[in-house]
This record gives sequence, structure tokens and C-alpha cells, in this order.
Amino acid sequence: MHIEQLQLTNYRNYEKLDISFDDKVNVIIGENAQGKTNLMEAIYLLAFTKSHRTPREKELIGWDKEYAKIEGRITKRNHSIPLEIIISSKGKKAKLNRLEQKRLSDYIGAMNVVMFAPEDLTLVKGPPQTRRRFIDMELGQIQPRYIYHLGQYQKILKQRNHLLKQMQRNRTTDFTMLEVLSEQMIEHASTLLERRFVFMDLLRKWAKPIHHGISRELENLEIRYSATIEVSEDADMEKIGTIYRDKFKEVQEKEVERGTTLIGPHRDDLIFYVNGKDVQTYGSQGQQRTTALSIKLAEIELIYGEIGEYPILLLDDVLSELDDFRQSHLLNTIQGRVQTFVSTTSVDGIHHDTLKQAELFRVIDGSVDN
Ligand SMILES: Nc1ncnc2c1ncn2[C@@H]1O[C@H](COP(=O)(O)OP(=O)(O)OP(=O)(O)O)[C@@H](O)[C@H]1O
Repeated sequence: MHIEQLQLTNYRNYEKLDISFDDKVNVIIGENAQGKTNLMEAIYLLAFTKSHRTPREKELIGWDKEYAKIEGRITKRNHSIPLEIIISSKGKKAKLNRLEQKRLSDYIGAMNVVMFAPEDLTLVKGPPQTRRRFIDMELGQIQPRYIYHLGQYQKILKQRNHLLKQMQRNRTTDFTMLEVLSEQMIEHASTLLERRFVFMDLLRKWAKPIHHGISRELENLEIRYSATIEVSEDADMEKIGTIYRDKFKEVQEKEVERGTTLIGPHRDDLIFYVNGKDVQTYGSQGQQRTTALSIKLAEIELIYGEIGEYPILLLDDVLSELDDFRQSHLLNTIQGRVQTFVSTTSVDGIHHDTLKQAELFRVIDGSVDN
């Protein structure tokens, strides 16, 4: 799949932009603070309806403007699909094929994007929510139904936490209402966990050989899913539900004492091991970087395996940070099959093979020349 055209209106420092892209490699070049990341962010937002940088949507609207509009046209399975997002103080609208989609799960998944940005190093180093967000975003784009379950789960979790706080204050020992909410939560928690286990299987399948290759066959990557319940990854939803039910019973008094939900997918994590050692604790910068890159490259293959189309790859300010060997690896993976966007302040650190096949776009203060 590739994005043919992008139009921005009042988006960050782009008042008006209408631009067409190459279906192979696009290099976005410019000095600092000119709008390179803003452009990448707009492409990302068109796929996920969310920015990768901020949860505050107001920041995306150009200063002194009422609204921001992002329009794009992608080609997928030889079909041309128009996409549109409008953000204003009233909220956000997402249109697919010119029709407004009320539920995000009906919109997300139409356009598939994999982004690799400097902050992706935090995938390994950062707090658990970074890794949970990664799983949720990736699963969401290959299985839109996952987003529905996640939304429902989060809604019930909020209610449950609210109730637990009340019970904590009132020192209640009547668990009837809590059990009703636990039951509702278990339904979605088991679906989320079962889907995450299938995803883990695919992620390992692709990430392991990629990591082995990037590390010049010196390193062996293992990824462990760490859940709040003891469960085998091949358990079905019913089994997972039963384990959650028992565990909720076991911890309910403790939950009231603490005033919060102690188990569930919102507390799970991923642990990466290289040659048997936890990379987050013991890995060098290089090993953490290789792990993050392997995961990103694995995602490209995983999406292709699931939907039969390669996603669009956004490399924001990271290519020149990879050494020649890692860059070559990345290029071998892409091999002209994946539409790629590279943003950089200088072409110096970029492999000449990448530049040979690339179209160059020069960004200066919110306008683009090519
Ligand atoms: N809502 C907004 N309205 C107008 N301008 C904005 C808005 N948000 C950010 N900007 C401007 O966008 C510019 C930053 O653009 P961007 O983050 O894309 O930089 P960049 O070209 O990627 O630079 P770097 O190489 O430093 O990462 C800044 O000049 C900033 O003031």
C-alpha cells in the first residue's frame, strides 16, 4: 500500500499543503523546527487518527486557527481510497471513502503504518505502558475489533476503579456490585489477552530471525509476555476467563484496600531477553537499539502476513543514527516493496543506495519544495 497524495490545512505549521509522493522512498530534508516531523505525524495521524507525539489534539491545530484538516489518498489492493480527518474544538471527525465513521474501529486499519522514531528506543527502556501501547496500536491496525474490546475494557476499568475508591472510603464489605463489574471486565480482558497471545506468536516468529541477522548472528532474542495471571499462551478465551475470575476473587479484598484494580491486561508487560539476559536491565545502548529495530522490522512482515499488503514505513530522524550494517539490513527488508518516508537534517548519514532511488522533499518553515 502507499500514500499517493497528502493535503494539509491549518495543520501545525502547515497552513496549506498539497503534495504527491513517490511510491518507493521519500526523503524529507530540512533544518531543525521546519516541519519534517509534523509531516510524518500527519501521515501517522491519517492511519491511526492519533498523533504519535501528543494526546492533546488542540496542539495539532495551527495557532490562531479554528480547525485542522488532513486529507490523503492511499492505494491499497489497486484501489484508491480517500481518507480525511478534521480536528476542531468540537472534537474529531474521521472519513473513509468520504463517509464519516462514528466508531474509530471502523476507520483504523484502512491505512497501515509502521513508524520508527527516536522515542521508539523507549519501547525497550521505557515504562510498561509504552510496550502496552505498542501492542494495542499494532494489534488494532490488523484487527479493528481489538480496538472495540479495548475501548469497552477501559470504560469498565474506569468504573471499577471508581467503585473501588468508594468502597475503600466507606469500608464496604459487600462485593455484589464489584463482582458484576468484574464479570463484565473479564469478558473483554480474556478477548484482549487471547488476541495478544496470538500477536506475540507472530511477533516472535518475525523478530527472532531479524534480530539474529542484524546482530551478525551473535544474538538470540526472546520475548516474554508478562501477565498478571498465570496462564499458558495457548489457553482459549474460556480458560483465560476462568483464571481471571478466580484471581479476581482472590485479590478483591486487597483491591478494596488499595482502591484500584490490580489485575488485567492494563497491567501486563513485555520483557525482551538477548542471549538470556533482560535487555532493559543489562542491554547496551546498541542491543536496545537493535531490539527496537528488530521489532519494527518484524511489524512490517507481520502486517504483510496478516493483510497481504506492506504497510507504509515512517523513519523519523533515525536512519542516520543507524550504522551502515543496520541501514543495509533495513534496506534489504524494504527492498523496494515498502513505501518509505525518511526525515533528516542532512543526507550525509544516509546510505547512497537509499538516496539513489529516493525522491527528495525540502521543508522550509511549513512549506515543501521538490
Ligand atoms: N500548532 C502549531 N501551529 C503552528 N506551528 C506549530 C504548531 N505546532 C508546532 N509548530 C511549529 O512547528 C515547528 C516544528 O516542526 P517539527 O517538529 O516538524 O520540526 P522538525 O522539522 O522535525 O525539526 P527537528 O529536526 O528539530 O526535529 C516549530 O517551528 C513549531 O513552532
